Amino acid sequence: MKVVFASSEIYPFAKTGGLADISGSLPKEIAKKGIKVFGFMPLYKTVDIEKHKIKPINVYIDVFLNGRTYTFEVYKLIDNVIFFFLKNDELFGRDYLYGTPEGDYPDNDVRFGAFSYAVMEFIKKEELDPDIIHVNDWQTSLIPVLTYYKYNWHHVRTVLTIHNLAYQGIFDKFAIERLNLGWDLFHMEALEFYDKVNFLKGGIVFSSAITTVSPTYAKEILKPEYGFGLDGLLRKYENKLYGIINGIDYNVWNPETDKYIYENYCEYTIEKKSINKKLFLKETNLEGEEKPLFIFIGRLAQQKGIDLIKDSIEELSKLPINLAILGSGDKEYNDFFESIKGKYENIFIKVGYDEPFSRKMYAAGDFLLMPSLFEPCGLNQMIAMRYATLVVARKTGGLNDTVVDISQPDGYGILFENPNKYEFLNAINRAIDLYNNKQKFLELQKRVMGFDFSIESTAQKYIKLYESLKYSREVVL
Ligand SMILES: Nc1ncnc2c1ncn2[C@@H]1O[C@H](COP(=O)(O)OP(=O)(O)O[C@H]2O[C@H](CO)[C@@H](O)[C@H](O)[C@H]2O)[C@@H](O)[C@H]1O
Repeated sequence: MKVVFASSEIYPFAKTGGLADISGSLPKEIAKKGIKVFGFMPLYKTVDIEKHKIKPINVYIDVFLNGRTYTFEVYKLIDNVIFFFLKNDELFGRDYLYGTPEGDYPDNDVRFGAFSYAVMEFIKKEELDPDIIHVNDWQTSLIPVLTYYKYNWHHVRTVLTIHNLAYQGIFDKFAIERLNLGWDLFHMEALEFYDKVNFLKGGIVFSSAITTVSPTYAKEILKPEYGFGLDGLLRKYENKLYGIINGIDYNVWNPETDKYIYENYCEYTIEKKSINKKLFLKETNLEGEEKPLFIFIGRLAQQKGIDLIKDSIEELSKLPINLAILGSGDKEYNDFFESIKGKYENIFIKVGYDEPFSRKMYAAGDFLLMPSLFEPCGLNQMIAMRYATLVVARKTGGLNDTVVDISQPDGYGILFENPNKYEFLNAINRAIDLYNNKQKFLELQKRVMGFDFSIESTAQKYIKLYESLKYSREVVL
């Protein structure tokens, strides 16, 4: 079987969030099972081609759209997956992937539309002849539309994975003309969305199967509260929608070998985790090793429940805890956290994106906070548990599928139901109580470290899905 896997970000080449992690680990894991996988990504200016040994292969792809020609130069990296990077500096030679902190690049439709066409043209030119084309989120959602409607490759099955329904790629209706799509696609059953063009909607309609990244989120997005205007459409296509939980790469996230943390440890040397805490507190000028250390790592976006943290900051500053926050994102939140930096003795804040530092936090923390309003899957909680950091999270999406509250038999985390300040602070107080029960806390730390949230079982499920689609069998996951 041959699979083309297209994504706008793939770890370690380019990353703004969890999409990159999965796009890095899933194709590799699928390839390990003997499937030929070709990965595709735009070659951004920020990709370090020297470091990753990405080389040009002297192949050029011309794409005609927006009234002109865009030429992509193809670069390649051979791993167990063959990665192709498509380079067009006018479109992708910019400082950011999707936009500046002030907002999205206005020509994102042309950027990712041209990339999608370039992937199709390359597949054709090089006769890759895939059985499956697997795309991710709105940026590559035009590919199933092109596969079915423009290129008429009806023998090729397409899979769209929705990592986050909040981002849909919505543009003015003349994107239809800019992208040579044809006005016959501009209707309610195809790309039209309130008189605009919606890329993700195109992917949902035209793909052979849709997956989202946890079973709970697959159910939630059928409801208006979580559907971002697409719940009706998703209900229509419910029979091709599957929830497959993400996993993490246990080689990338491993406290035993992680070279960025202060001191390596494993289940049997868990006491060394406290060295990480001690040195982290020292580095961040936080005091009180005996107090539980809560960490938050993530994009500063409404989705992540940042308002709960923001609105509770005074209360948090008075609790017998330390709190470390690392994140960057929407300007409003960046500005807020910058403005309170150093204001509270027990709260450390770093606004920015810093993977090595995030690793130190996972290793040092006692509890990870994830008060998300919605969470398609969430990787942080899996990483945290791998580093023996217990999770305090809102009961939603993938958090509901990976964390069991301590009030349940065999529970190992803390969940709260409603996203309000009262329930959030109550959850933190329950965590403090748990922390003070030293024996139970240690027992749970050891337990969560041993869990298997690896990408391997995720890959097995995707392979089953690919096979069912290829042989047009009923999908049983
Ligand atoms: N400032 C910072 N510095 C360093 N590292 C940072 C960071 N901010 C975030 N990260 C890292 O980025 C990743 C975040 O992954 P998530 O899956 O939790 O979130 P995201 O919302 O981006 O992904 C979306 O896609 C994924 C993948 O499907 C879903 O799990 C998720 O629910 C969905 O919202 C983690 O590896 C985290 O450590």
